[in-house]
Amino acid sequence: MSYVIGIDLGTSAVKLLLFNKQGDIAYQVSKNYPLIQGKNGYSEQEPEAWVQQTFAGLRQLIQEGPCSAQEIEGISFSGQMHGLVLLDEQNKPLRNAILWNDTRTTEQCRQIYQAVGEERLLRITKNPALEGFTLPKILWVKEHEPELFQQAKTFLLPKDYLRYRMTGEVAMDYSDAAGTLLLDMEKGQWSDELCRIFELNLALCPLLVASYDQTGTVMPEVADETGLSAQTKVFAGGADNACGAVGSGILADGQTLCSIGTSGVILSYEASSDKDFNGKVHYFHHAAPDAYYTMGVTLAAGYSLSWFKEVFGAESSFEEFVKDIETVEPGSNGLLFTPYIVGERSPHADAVIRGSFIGMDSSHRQKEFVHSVMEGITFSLNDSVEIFRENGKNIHSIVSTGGGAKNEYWLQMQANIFNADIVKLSSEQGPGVGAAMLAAYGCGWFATLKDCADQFLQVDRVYSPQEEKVQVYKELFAIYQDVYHQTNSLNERLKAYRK
Ligand SMILES: Nc1ncnc2c1ncn2[C@@H]1O[C@H](COP(=O)(O)OP(=O)(O)O)[C@@H](O)[C@H]1O
Ligand SMILES: O=C(CO)[C@@H](O)[C@H](O)COP(=O)(O)O
Repeated sequence: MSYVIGIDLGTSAVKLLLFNKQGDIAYQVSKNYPLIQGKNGYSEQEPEAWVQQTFAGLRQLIQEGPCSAQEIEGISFSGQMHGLVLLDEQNKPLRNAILWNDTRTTEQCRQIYQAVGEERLLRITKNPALEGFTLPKILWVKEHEPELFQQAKTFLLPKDYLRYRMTGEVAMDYSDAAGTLLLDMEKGQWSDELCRIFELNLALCPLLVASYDQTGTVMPEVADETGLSAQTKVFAGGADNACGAVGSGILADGQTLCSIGTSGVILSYEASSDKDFNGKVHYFHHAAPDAYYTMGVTLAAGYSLSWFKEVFGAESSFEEFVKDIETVEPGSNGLLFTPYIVGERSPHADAVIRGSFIGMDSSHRQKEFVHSVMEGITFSLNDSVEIFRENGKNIHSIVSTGGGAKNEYWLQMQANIFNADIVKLSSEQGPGVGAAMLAAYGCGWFATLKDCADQFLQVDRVYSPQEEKVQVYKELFAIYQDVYHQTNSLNERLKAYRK
């Protein structure tokens, strides 16, 4: 029997999925690592923690899984996007990785607009300068840690560093490179113009490869440490949202994805890179051949719920914590939450805004709070659904994945707020499934990724909108949209008091 492994290097954990040729998940394991939040707005991780936890997961998979190491033909990756891993001459990380949800770079974003101009930046990269993207992080290190920056030989994104540690080969795939703000999207190459403007050596940018390209095999020392075979082929993999799209079958025009992980995204397939959304949504390379995708991002989606649970219900399991919400009506008995707890990206690119509970009442109990957090997250994602609809997309059906898709009640809430059918697949782990599919396709098991999707993906259930609730949510969404405008100046004034 032949197998492939998909490794999803998420923000909260690394998740490993072992698939057989029939597309069944034969074994899965997940290992957590912490976020390092030294200051307000900072978000870092230790690259070594990703490597050690992945190796621990691989050891467990080899020891407890159903196959021998020799039967594993290929491995590929999905990774949290935009995180900066700076490497020295010996390819050793020079500092902790600065992650996608770190918002320290507002000043660098301003400098990028000033130096390049908004229109030119959009023309080259198809994206605006946002705090989370990689180029502002590079400029932050250059400005604030110049001695360290001088030692930098190259930069990678999180999953590329992990892959380098498994193969010894340094490379980055197009879907992740698109999120750096250094890629010329139409030319499909690093922008020498941007490198010149910011006095960055073009050699800092790694070799570009396709997501399904082979980038070596498992190194013998890694094989010894994990139990893998040194013959196993390693494929580049892609950005978690690109892999999530592959692993949810978003492989043709008109298909839409909702993912609620730490962040949340609404993503739409694009056949070309020449549409104009005026920077309102991100526009990136897909992990599938010759394709792109657009997406809106909620910075703290699942993270808003896990933050709330950590503060108010750390001792209970997730299932226990959310179990009473089914008795709460739309509107959470007059309680409204905005999930801006680490700032926001879509539709308000704003690192200063913070979350609110509006309408707190002495009758409210934990269940109303949890319910309103889930509603607020979903309203925020609906902002992105609305941008797509305003730009002429017909959205009648959305595949929903990520940790948030584990809860059936939340899936029904998504159907009612998005006013669209919500499709739940048999695995909610879209990015990991997509990574495994890239390995399967790379190994030549299927002629196309679409053929692989037909074999690997099954619809578990469809949740249809409930008309009465759809109407109530339309009214509530209008109130939700007002909260940003009513609270942004208050947050500007509160900013001085943040640590
Ligand atoms: N049983 C559950 N019900 C609802 N949401 C859940 C449940 N379990 C986890 N989650 C949500 O899923 C999120 C993690 O999703 P995941 O896709 O694993 O994230 P990441 O890829 O960013 O590490 C958590 O932040 C949490 O909000
Ligand atoms: O920044 C983005 C997308 O632009 C995030 O979606 C990250 O890619 C992190 O993903 P998760 O850990 O939430 O899956």
